[in-house]
Amino acid sequence: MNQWKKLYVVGAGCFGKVYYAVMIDPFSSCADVVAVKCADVSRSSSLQQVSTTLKGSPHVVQFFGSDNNIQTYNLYLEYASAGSLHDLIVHSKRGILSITEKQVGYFAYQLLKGIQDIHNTGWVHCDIMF
Ligand SMILES: Nc1ncnc2c1ncn2[C@@H]1O[C@H](COP(=O)(O)OP(=O)(O)OP(=O)(O)O)[C@@H](O)[C@H]1O
Repeated sequence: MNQWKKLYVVGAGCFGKVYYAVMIDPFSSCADVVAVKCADVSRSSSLQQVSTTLKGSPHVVQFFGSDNNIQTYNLYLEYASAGSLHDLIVHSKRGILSITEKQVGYFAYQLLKGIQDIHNTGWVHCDIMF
């Protein structure tokens, strides 16, 4: 996994920064793209466990693997190029793209299925408050 090159930060969450990264392959004209979620190793145990548990869920971004050095745990994920559902709605309101109410409903349903897949593994998503 160490042939991936982090190019720029796409966001940050409670574990740390998320980078847009490409694999530099001199024998290919295509560039593979991933999101690399980086966490401090000392705070990454839950991230390490949940990422492997969710591998293969069709409703959660795909998990390609991980590596770490002494300080940083790197999680390699499918890059969601269109952003979040919130981004799509904001862009639609500003006329940058067009998204219908039916499409919003479809994406919201997929999100709920993803949360259900997480909960079926025995984990609760930390953004959900009771
Ligand atoms: N797979 C991805 N593809 C594209 N952008 C992503 C991806 N994962 C995260 N991001 C971007 O990085 C930001 C931070 O993501 P991150 O998962 O670290 O935080 P979070 O969603 O608040 O979750 P956490 O609860 O782990 O902090 C997101 O809001 C999004 O903009």
